[in-house]
Amino acid sequence: MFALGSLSRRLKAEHGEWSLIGPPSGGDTSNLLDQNISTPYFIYVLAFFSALGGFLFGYDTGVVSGAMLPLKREMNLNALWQELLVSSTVGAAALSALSGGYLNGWLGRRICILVASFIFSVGGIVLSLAQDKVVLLVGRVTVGLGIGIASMTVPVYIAEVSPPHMRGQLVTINSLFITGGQFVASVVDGAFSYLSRDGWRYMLGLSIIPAVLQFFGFVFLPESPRWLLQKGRSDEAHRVLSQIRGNQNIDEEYDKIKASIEEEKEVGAGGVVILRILRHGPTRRALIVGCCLQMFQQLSGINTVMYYSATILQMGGVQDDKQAIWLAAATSATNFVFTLVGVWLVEKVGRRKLVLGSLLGTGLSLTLLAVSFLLSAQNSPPVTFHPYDPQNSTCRQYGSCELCMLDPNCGFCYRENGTVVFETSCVPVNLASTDHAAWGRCSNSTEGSDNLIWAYNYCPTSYSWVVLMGLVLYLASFAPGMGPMPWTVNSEIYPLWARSTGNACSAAANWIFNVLVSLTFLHVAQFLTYYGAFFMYTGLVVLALLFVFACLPETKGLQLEDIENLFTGRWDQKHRLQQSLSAPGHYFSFPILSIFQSL
Ligand SMILES: O[C@H]1[C@H](O)[C@@H](O)[C@H](O)[C@@H](O)[C@H]1O
Repeated sequence: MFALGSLSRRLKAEHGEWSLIGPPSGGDTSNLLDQNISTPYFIYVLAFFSALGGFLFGYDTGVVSGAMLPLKREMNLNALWQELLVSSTVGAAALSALSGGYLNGWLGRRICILVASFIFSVGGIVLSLAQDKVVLLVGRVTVGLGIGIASMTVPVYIAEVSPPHMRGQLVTINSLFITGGQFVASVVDGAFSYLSRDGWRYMLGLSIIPAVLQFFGFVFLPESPRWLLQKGRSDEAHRVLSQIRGNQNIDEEYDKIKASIEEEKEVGAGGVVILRILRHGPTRRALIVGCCLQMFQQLSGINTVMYYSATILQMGGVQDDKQAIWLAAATSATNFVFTLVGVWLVEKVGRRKLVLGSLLGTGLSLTLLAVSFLLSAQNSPPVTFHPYDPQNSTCRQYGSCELCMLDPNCGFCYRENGTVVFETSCVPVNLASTDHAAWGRCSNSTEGSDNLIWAYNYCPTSYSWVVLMGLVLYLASFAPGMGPMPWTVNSEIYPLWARSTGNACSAAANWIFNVLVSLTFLHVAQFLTYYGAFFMYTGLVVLALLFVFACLPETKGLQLEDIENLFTGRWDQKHRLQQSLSAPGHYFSFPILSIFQSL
């Protein structure tokens, strides 16, 4: 308490208050948004320690792909165990995000963040000390439980402590920490991949450091004043609000929160919260918007790009394992850098335009990826060499690399001279390790010897640069908008009584679709081919675009207590005018909304 309290006091004494340059455009014009609003540094301290939860979310989901390479070798993991170690975390996150809603309302945001960082630390210790795969699985499920709680609590906490004019930016910083965590994880993976033994212990265990840091930080940080007020702890709420707003007058903000809690008691009291949300029109519509945004975020294919970037790049012609790890690091660096653009833009252009622009770019770059895969498929090298197949496998029947590569039991074995591919065959993969063929010349060759190459899950192609360009464009479009905005918008659109449950449901939707998309990607690719899969994602992005265009209101600059009104029909002329001026294309202007409003 003393350490952070005195830190914030010292910062204030040394630097005075931090002033925004100019007023935020549009939105509520109450005093809360007046020009020259000053922001005490303490809010940054709060945002930083909270967003460590986002960092851990990103680190623990990102680190596993690189850790899997040494783990596979040292623990002799078959495909099922690899799959289990990757998806158990995401599955556990879905479950704990759901239960996190109840914990959030009952114990408060602060205690939930403390619980999450404690769980992260325990998970990190278990993983770094694991002696067998079952313990590894326990560790992965443990960190998943932490991720789920953190993913739904942190944005809510940041939104509730932030002043309205910079709430979007501060919540988006949490998403920046997610992609930052993924980037750091990929660099750590790259660095420790050179160790001949136990590299994975460092990769998986290093998350203990931010987890412990967050835990001790939150021992000293305050609870959300909105949650305190809801629990009737008014004095404490008043004290915390004035502490986090520095020397500003908080009376208006405090009274508004209090009044809205009183008002909410009518709709928000009694019975199971999710049923009350569903029965009450405005919260039901907010929940639909929140869950669909999270669903569409995952259906845009971000995690196929993140998890399979190495494979996608291999398809684009990159063959070396280490090179693939570092290129995957470059992918997550791109995701991180472009999330920064989102942090910068969110309070300038608002959430709605950012999401629409992002979806447009994402759709175009997915089309580019699909077309480059289509071109690679059409120019796929034919099979020219047919060795005797002792297993009489299905691989014999394929006439081109494309068809051979799409069968998970087969791989493409060939010689290369410069850009010329020759003596090509399609042979069964070694079931114990996909790095080799089951028999024949590609079964024991070291990579590249005799110009002999074993391509599993990809084909040699001369369209690598188009694939690479598609990938970079995809991330540059996705990362500023569709990456962070679903988290940001969800932290804002529910009234206090529905906030924990609303965020729990939408975060769970995110995790469930995350598992679904990443587990099905290879099967979808097998069924529809790679270009088919990317055309399918393009179609889903078009649906997302229509949905967002019709249903997502602009929340920029409004106080949390005012946002529920965006989902009711009760919106007086003045606010309507302000909204349509500040956010042309606001959903009230569209006829399609009348359908949505009757939902
Ligand atoms: O917002 C995040 C971010 O975009 C990550 O890169 C992605 O892996 C997550 O699934 C998503 O929720």
